Amino acid sequence: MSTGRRYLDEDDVPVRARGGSRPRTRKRPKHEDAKPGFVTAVDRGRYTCLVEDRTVVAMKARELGRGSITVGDRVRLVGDLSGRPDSLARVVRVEERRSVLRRTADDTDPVERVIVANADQLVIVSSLADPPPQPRFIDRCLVAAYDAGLRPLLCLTKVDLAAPDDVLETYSALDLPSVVTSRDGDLDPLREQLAGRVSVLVGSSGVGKSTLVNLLIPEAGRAVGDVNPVTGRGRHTSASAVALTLPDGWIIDTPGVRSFGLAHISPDDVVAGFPDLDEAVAECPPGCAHTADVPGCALDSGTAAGRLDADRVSSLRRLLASREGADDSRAQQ
Ligand SMILES: Nc1nc2c(ncn2[C@@H]2O[C@H](COP(=O)(O)OP(=O)(O)OP(=O)(O)O)[C@@H](O)[C@H]2O)c(=O)[nH]1
Ligand SMILES: [Zn+2]
Repeated sequence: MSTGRRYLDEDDVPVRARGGSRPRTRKRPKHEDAKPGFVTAVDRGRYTCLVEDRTVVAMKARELGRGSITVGDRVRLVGDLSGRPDSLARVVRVEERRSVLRRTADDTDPVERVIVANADQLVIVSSLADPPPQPRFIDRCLVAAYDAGLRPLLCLTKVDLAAPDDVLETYSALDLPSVVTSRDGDLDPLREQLAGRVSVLVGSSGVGKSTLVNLLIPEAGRAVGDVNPVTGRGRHTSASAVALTLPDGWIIDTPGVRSFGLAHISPDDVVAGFPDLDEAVAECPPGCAHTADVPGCALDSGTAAGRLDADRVSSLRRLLASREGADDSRAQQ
């Protein structure tokens, strides 16, 4: 994705001097007074930003062009920064992003969407029961996390309903940080993992993500169950991400994001999301696609020799196959 436009500063745009007989270009005065802000929500061209301790709504300065501004962006703002109702500030600059979490709508859709900027961590929320654990969903999220350079954290919920041992065993070779939670249990281990980080939460429906967010940030009032009693609307009417402040750090909830299409991720980077298999494929014939029908693929010999976990190999192969459009598994498994 081209990033050139994103960092365009309003100040960089030459304008014609008014009046005088010889029009020439000059630079506008620098927005030296532009204040730093953090984008917490985006809704139809309006950017909600935290500026100092005020919530300020802003529009994008026209000179920024079509470059995107997304939740998690660090920006500079000018104009009315009072945060009063109906006031509107202007975003005049978007700072360079430390990380970009993207997705494609499904595995064969090449259109990328940036979901969140500047996140440090992807919290993969999966329940131990009701609904049962979804290793394929977890694997898919791991690929997205490694690709975006985010630290993955596996958060296994509803431990009151089932033990985590099997799921943890599956990932034991990965050095994957994990926490186990229940709505009535101690959330301090999770809080410790969130401290000082910008964490994106992702999970499929019903795993207890909203319940967690509400326990961590009671003021957030994320809807649990079918219909929000305040608005009367169903859940997930908004697909956009929103940043919620922790005592030390941020949680970015992504209600509309059920999973990640991987069309923008190369097969090699998909394999890199499986660190326990990554080494084995070095033995593959050149250009190996690592799918089940490729003769000589080291995933087969490794599995046969008992060096590789057959479930992990089949999970990787399903992801690779779905990228090719070879089966109908979609982003939302
Ligand atoms: N037994 C048990 N049930 C839980 C726990 N956490 C959440 N639940 C229940 O699981 C259901 C789904 O919880 P939500 O928090 O709405 O799940 P969600 O992941 O936000 O789901 P969506 O709203 O569809 O995104 C609700 O009925 C919760 O009461 C838990 O730790 N233990
Ligand atoms: Zn191979």
